[in-house]
Amino acid sequence: MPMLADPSQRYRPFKPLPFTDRTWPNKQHQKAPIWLSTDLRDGNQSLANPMTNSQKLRFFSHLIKLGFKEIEVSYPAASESDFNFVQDLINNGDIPDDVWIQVLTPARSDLIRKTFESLKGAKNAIVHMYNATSCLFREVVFNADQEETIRLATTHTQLVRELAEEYSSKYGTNFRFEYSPETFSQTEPAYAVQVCEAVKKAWLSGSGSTWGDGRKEERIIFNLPATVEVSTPNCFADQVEYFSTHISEREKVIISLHTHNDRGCAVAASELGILAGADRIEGTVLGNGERTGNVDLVTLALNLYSQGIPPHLDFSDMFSVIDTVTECTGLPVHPRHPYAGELVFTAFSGSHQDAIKKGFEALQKRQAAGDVHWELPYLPIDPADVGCTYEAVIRVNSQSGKGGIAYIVKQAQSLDLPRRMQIAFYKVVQSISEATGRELSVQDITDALRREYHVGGAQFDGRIVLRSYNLTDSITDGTATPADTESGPDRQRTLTAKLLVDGVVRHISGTGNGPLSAFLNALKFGLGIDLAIREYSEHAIGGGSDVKAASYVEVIPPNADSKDKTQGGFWGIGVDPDITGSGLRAVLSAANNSIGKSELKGAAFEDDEKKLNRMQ
Ligand SMILES: CC(=O)SCCNC(=O)CCNC(=O)[C@H](O)C(C)(C)COP(=O)(O)OP(=O)(O)OC[C@H]1O[C@@H](n2cnc3c(N)ncnc32)[C@H](O)[C@@H]1OP(=O)(O)O
Ligand SMILES: CC(C)C(=O)C(=O)O
Ligand SMILES: [Mg+2]
Repeated sequence: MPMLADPSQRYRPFKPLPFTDRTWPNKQHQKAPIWLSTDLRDGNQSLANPMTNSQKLRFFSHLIKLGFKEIEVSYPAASESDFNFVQDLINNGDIPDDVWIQVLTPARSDLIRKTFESLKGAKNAIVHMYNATSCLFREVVFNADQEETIRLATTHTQLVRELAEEYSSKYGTNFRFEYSPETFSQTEPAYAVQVCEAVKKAWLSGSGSTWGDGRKEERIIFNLPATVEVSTPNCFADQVEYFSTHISEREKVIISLHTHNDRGCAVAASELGILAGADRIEGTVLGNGERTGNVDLVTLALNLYSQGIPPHLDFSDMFSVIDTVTECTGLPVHPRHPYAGELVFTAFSGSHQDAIKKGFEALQKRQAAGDVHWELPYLPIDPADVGCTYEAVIRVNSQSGKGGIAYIVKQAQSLDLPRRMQIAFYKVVQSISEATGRELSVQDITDALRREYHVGGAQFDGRIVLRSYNLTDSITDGTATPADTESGPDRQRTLTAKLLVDGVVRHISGTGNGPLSAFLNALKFGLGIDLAIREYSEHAIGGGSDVKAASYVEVIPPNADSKDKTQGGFWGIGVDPDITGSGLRAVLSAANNSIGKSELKGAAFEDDEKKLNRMQ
């Protein structure tokens, strides 16, 4: 082969059809097409290790479960096992009455006869015959001119017709006919129409039957393959619209598309092809097939779904789809595969996570107000619609931000951290993530939160633990009665708390105008821990009799500037069935973080439990 300075010059550009009357660009999808799965034929023929009979049966049953009504089950003339699979399906009663099986045959009489034999006893069958029509195939593969290629198609169509009539009267089978001008997208468009006109005429000229009279279930199917994808999807759409507007008796014809993904545009080509007039789509579930695959029906169907159009295929349990496809084909699913990949609903990066978290909060409010529509940053569909849990949505590594981490904490523990506390905890998680150099699991983050804020069990306790407390009211000036001061400025609260401090029981006591200030005073005078509250918030967790309170507090040393929030304080979390208890626990959690390893004030108020504890 002569060498060229620029090897790309060895390729010729695709010549678009000079078609100016196109209408497809102004159209929108209105309804789902008729779907045909060719997983068991085109998908199977492309596998290094074709499926076994039991794998095919498993796949077939799954296709039925997903809602397919037309399934290409085999190329029966290829081998005994392909032939037997069709017979087994029929004889074992595996085909529901409303499902049409389809079988492929080339335009060769011996193979057509064999194909019909495989259909003995079927209730509904589509016989699919193909021959390539492009100039390259005519010249290189068949050594046939245009006329001879048409003759190949029509004589074998007549044979299919004769056999269909014979088998129909012998076995009561309902037959339909599909013809594919293989390599359609590389065939001269006017010639492709000419071939199909001749095939239609041959099919409709059969003896005495009313087949093809326009009833939906009997219309001839012209399947237009992009056997090899050679153009941009708009050029393919033009070819489809040209065919759809030039074939005669359009009402007697179903136009089907069969796209391959050589340029990575099979989904786009099929979508535009539907706008251009196609009624039916052939493809495979998750896109297995020759070379780069057939068009992926999961993507096509869920693209429609995301536009509010019911696809009439049920992908609500995507995990079972993935299991079936991977176990039957032996091929993995790419983690970024649209709708099905392990990572497609997952955000690692901080700004995506932040937007998703805010999106969920906004969505909840809209839903509460009765708005059913899904609209959420970065997530085109609700992951739950394909059986994914929200746990997969946000995952944490060193690219993550506070929003994502706060989302996980909220999902896993129902704790809605205040914004500045999110920033503080983000730093904790970030340092773990950088130190380990790996993604952090929900468990990692939950444990980090428990360790950092001493919540969630004895193993996470800090140096000081609240055992019990008692709160009493008192009045400062002695003139008011308790009833006058229930919420007045004169009201004083005295708190006595029983604590475990470094394993030793202590009682401390303090007074303030509320439980938290009383507790802070008790900590100051009892243990020498002198702190002031800079930020406090709380919310309920759960409802009914199980409701709990969660409190968040930031404490600072008393001499710190309480307004200068750039000076980080110490955060704490408290969870308790009682709102006062959760506040006290939050203060203690923050106090634990503030003391580090420093020495605490003397052993005032020790009681007998001290001795007991020391003895243990
Ligand atoms: C685009 C597609 O996916 S088409 C489907 C392709 N799938 C398969 O091929 C899988 C199953 N195929 C097979 O098992 C085998 O090819 C068989 C059993 C069908 C035929 O095997 P063989 O008889 O050994 O022939 P082989 O596969 O070499 O076929 C090539 C012959 O068929 C002819 N041929 C190819 N396609 C067609 C067609 N659609 N219609 C008529 N003849 C055809 C070729 O011109 C060639 O003829 P020649 O021998 O006179 O040169
Ligand atoms: C047999 C035909 C429809 C085919 O698989 C193709 O052209 O890709
Ligand atoms: Mg194909």
